[in-house]
Amino acid sequence: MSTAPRVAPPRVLTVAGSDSGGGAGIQADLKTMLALGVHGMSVLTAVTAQNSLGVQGAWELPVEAVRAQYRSVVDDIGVQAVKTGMLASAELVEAVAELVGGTHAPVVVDPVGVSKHGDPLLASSALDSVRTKLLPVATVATPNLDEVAQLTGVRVESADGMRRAAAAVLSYGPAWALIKGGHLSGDAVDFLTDGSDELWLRAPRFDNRHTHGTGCTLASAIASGLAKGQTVPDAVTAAKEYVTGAIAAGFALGEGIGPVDHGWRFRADHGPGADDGRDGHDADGTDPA
Ligand SMILES: Nc1ncnc2c1ncn2[C@@H]1O[C@H](COP(=O)(O)OP(=O)(O)O)[C@@H](O)[C@H]1O
Ligand SMILES: Cc1ncc(COP(=O)(O)OP(=O)(O)O)c(N)n1
Repeated sequence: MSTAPRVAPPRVLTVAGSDSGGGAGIQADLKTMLALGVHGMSVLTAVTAQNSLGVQGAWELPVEAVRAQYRSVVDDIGVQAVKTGMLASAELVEAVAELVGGTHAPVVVDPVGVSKHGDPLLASSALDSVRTKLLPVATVATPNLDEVAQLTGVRVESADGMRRAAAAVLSYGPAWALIKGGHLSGDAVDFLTDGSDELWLRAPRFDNRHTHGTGCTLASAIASGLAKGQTVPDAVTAAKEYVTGAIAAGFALGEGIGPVDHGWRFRADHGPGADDGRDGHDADGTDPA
């Protein structure tokens, strides 16, 4: 039986580091893209030896290897959206900023600074390059509150400060800033603005310690929505819903912080708070340990 070739799904490229434990970085990005129905592609910037306990080692790739991967993918296959994550050094930040700045596709910049365990994923000497080279070419920048403080000096202790944080991030030139309130207490509240339109995104906070990879997952989900032609507010709204479900279904792995569940929508009984019957995960998202 002959079948006509399928029309290719939208293509999304992640430029990020590898997490050997599979919860964050390139691995989280590609899983998110699969779950959201786009074709995921990757440009590796660094390799980390990483697990549920932290980052045991990190090695950058040479700039020429990053450039070559990028050109291979973009020049032949093409991209409808790009997401950047761990970029490690000033040299890599500047090379990636130049590459994505010359590509006709929306760019989601997750300015990854430090892992959940406190391990540095970006040299402090690279902060200025993030501010002056990478943020100006971003369609959406998605800093968490630690990254906001590192990049802008603005410290946010409650949702009230998020508007001020967004203004400080926007001053470096991204079209939109999404300030993530995952590190606050209470509801998980994020704030999106382009300086005139504003959107508050609110979800219940799950009392689940297995949240490794939340930021990578959210940024990749936004890029996936943009590649499908959604507006920034629609893509961010859909991405927030996806990451919320993934956090609710996060599961224990290893001795430390387990990953969010990128495949939660594939489970028979999915949804925030649903009990899919796996060991080690309660219906209310609490850690039984
Ligand atoms: N425990 C939680 N329950 C629900 N949502 C959360 C929780 N922790 C983080 N989030 C959400 O996950 C997304 C990523 O945020 P955050 O964890 O702050 O990013 P990062 O991984 O970059 O530190 C945001 O939408 C945030 O509100
Ligand atoms: C290789 C790599 N890239 C990025 C991160 C940070 O990911 P994030 O989604 O912010 O998740 P946490 O580290 O906060 O759990 C990473 N750890 N490794």
